[in-house]
Amino acid sequence: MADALDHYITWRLYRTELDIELDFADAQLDEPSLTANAPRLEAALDALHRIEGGAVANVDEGRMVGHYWLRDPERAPDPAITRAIHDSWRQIEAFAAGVRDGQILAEDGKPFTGAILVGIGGSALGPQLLEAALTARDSGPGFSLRVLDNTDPAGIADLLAETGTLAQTLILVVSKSGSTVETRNGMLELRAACVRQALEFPKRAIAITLEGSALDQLAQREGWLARFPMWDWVGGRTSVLSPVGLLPAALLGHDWRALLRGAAAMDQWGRVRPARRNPAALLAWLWHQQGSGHGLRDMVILPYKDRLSLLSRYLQQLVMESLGKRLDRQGREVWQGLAVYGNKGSTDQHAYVQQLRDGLHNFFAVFVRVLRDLDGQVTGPGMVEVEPQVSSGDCLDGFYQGTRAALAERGRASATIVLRQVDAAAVGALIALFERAVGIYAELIDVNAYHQPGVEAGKQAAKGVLTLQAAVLAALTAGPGGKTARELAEALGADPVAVWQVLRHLATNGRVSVDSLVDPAAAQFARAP
Ligand SMILES: O=P(O)(O)OC[C@H]1O[C@](O)(CO)[C@@H](O)[C@@H]1O
Repeated sequence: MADALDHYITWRLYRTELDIELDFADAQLDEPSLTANAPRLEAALDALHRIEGGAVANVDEGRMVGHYWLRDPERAPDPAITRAIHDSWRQIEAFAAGVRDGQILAEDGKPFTGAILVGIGGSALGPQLLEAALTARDSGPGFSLRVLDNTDPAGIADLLAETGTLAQTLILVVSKSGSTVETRNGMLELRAACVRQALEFPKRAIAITLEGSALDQLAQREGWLARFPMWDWVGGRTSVLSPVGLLPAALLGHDWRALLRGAAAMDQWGRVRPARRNPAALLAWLWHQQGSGHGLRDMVILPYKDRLSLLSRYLQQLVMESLGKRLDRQGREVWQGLAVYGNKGSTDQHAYVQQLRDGLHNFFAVFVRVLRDLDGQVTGPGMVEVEPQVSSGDCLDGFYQGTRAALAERGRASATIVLRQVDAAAVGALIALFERAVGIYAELIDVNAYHQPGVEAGKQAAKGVLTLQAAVLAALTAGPGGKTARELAEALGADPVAVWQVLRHLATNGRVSVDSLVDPAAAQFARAP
């Protein structure tokens, strides 16, 4: 009779060189359906193999999908790509060493002590994840990273207030396309702050972008301190192991080569056949089985480690921008996706775990368990006993095991990724694991995981709002009296609600005059005096 230990061993995948385990014992996977679906899974792995070999997987944009080469450049199908990756590593190493050793100095002759990274989406989330996961661990004192990832004036003001003088601050402007509005705005706001502080923006500015992009051209024209490459075969949401994530990591003093090694080792494991022994394939199959191939259940990411609390935000973009697609690759409407949320355990125990156990059954959980309580050290001697013979770490691990068991008891599925500690190699491996699972799952459901047509609609509509705003401002007359939103909309042939929405924002910020904003039909707007 197989007991619980046999069951656990049957559903456990372990890789010695990574010291990482994937524990599917509570995942409700079953051998018959895995066997029946083995050909599909093997075909998905074949497809990933072709992608790694340079297939144009992003058909709509005519692009190869090469994030796997970032940690194993020799796999790239073109020697020029291999060289470009190695060159970027050399450039990162030299630049970060120059900054950290004080050879690259600010204009006042003093060292740079921190950086602000301006970017959004994949151009910010990866660096943020790395900073949160690794900074306390391997960076020496003296270098900080702040991130400006929005066009919110209050957020920008807060960041500038926190930073104070920018004299010792590098400004990393990160945008694959080089034309993202939020990033442009962040750059312009920081440039203005430099002018206010009588500092030269180009002397601290660094661009990470596609060669020839608008940002790249600007950086060249103005002679920015440095330019680092992005490539069209790397998607924003898989760019963390390109200069996008590696340069900030290197500046922070992280062991960025270990990140790459961890990812490369996970890639090796992720190439294992048959699929039943392959961690990424089983993870993708879990998503498929739980969501019936249509994302009907959400994935709750629960790392029991504060340093991994940004993992769910990072995975939200990786998974949802990749898989959330209206059309499949045959052009059929499929409305696919897989919702991701989570924060960290045991904190979330006191938030939504109530619903997970007792409420709507529309999710499965992926736990991340970290065996070592304090990275790099054994805490036994001298530990604080919060109860006799019990440490804080024992409680944390107990909460993980308890929550997992409590969910299983109610028939809720989960998988657990077990790490020894949160170090650069483990973080690299985690990133690679999910990247591969996304690639495999996309094959299973037949969607293009590498484009994001859906984000364009909102961007275009926002442009329309600004065009309307310009028209409204031009149509306003100087005071007394003024015009209502309806009158202005009629004069412009525009939607009166849209005109009202623009006007109330302008009026609240003192850019137009208004008698009162209480009644949308009666409010009288005029040009600000
Ligand atoms: O790096 P970029 O080109 O500024 O894009 C930022 C983000 O915007 C998106 O294109 C979505 O709008 C993401 O895919 C990307 O990570």
